[in-house]
Formats: sequence, structure tokens, C-alpha cells
Amino acid sequence: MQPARIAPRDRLIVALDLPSVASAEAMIDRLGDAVTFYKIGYQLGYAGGLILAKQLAGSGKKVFLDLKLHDIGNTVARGVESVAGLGATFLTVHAYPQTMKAAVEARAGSGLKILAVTVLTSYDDTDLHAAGYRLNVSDLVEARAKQAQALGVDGLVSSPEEAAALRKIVGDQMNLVTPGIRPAGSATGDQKRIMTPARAIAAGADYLVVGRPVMEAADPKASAEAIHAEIAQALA
Ligand SMILES: O=c1ccn([C@@H]2O[C@H](COP(=O)(O)O)[C@@H](O)[C@H]2O)c(=O)[nH]1
Repeated sequence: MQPARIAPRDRLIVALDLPSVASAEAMIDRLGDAVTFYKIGYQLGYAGGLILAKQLAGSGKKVFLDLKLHDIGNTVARGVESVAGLGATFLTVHAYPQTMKAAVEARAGSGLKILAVTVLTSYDDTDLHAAGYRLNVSDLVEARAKQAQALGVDGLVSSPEEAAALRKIVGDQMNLVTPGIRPAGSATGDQKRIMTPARAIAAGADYLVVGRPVMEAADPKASAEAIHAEIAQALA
């Protein structure tokens, strides 16, 4: 199911995985109107990116703060309250019940939406078992999605490989945000659960998160436009 409420060009979220605010600003200039939605994670966030996030949101871009919070409930809640003042659209937390509950309660009354990271897209079943889990990836993603939905979380981060199954579980009430996107022919890198942009949209993803295929392209704007074209074709 593809919710009609999301503008097609807002479905691409570009990860500003860059080392400094100056390099991020240069990339934003280069991408221009090809990108409406940016993600800021650890690398840029720890290098001044939270101030940039506030400026970007103030300038009309949408911002996803991929901070993947996970701590005792009180600390998560206070962190979410601070983030809520930055004007971001999305904030990630890890999909643990105490963490999700604290984040959802703390974001009440703000425009911030909480996304729960189910199982990182760089993990496969072997990685999960090595980390001490008995469940395989698809079962753990589904179990965490059900917990997230019951706790009132706004959306889920998963691989597009799980998008179709998640749609059946959560319907169209939760945003499905999918990293692990690789246009045909691009390097996989450390991602293990991947799909092309077109297949991810067809599987039911609302938003596609793309980092290196845009950041490392010879022409990042052309790379972003090619992904928009794939999204548009998949939605047609
Ligand atoms: O499960 C997850 C959660 C977050 N990410 C983040 O998305 C981007 C993906 O970047 P690529 O360069 O396109 O691989 C990156 O910022 C991750 O921190 C994820 O990949 N998987």
C-alpha cells in the first residue's frame, strides 16, 4: 500500500554522511532542489550537524535525525525533548520497549515523529545469532514492529526486504523508512539486506534512505534525479 499523502520527491531521504558542516553545506548546494529531505547521523551530528539540522529545517528542507537513541528511559525522554526543538521531522531510537515508550511520551505535542530501528540493514541472521539473539532477522523485525505499533511509535526503520511483511502487520498507519537502498550496479558496501529503489517502493516502503550511492557519485545531483525517476516509475 502506498499512502498518497507523501509527495513523491519527499520519498528520497539523502544521508549527509560527511565529516563537516562545510562539506555538508557544499553538498546541499550541489544537490539544490533535487533533494527535499536530508538525514543527519553520527558522523555529521557529532561534527556540528545538529545546528545545521535546525538551519536546514528553518530553510524549508525536511530533516531526519538518525541518532538511534538507546538508554534508560529518563535519559531518552530528556534527549527527545531537546531534539524536539530542532524542527526535525524524524528521530530514530532503537526498538527496545523502554526506549520506545520513553521517546513516544516525550515527543507528545511536538511535530517530531519517532522511528524505531528494528534490525540494522547491515545485519543478517548470522550476525544476529553472533549477537546472542535466537530469532532470525525477519522474525525479530516483525516482533519489534508489533511492539512499536502497540507503544504508539510513528514509524519503523527496516530493510526494504521486510517492507511487504511489515505493511501487512502495521497497515498504512506507520511510516516505513528503508535504508539498504542500492540502485542497480552500485556497490553494496557493508549493507547486507538491500533492494533497488523501484523494488523498495513496490514492496511498500514510504521513504528510501540513500547515502553513498549519492554522496560518492561523480554527479550527486544526477544520481538523486535517477533515483527520483525510479521512484516515479514504481509509483505510476
Ligand atoms: O538499519 C539501518 C539504519 C540506518 N542506516 C543508515 O542509513 C544510511 C545508509 O547509507 P548508505 O551509504 O546508503 O549505505 C547510513 O547513514 C546508515 O547509518 C542504515 O544503513 N541501516
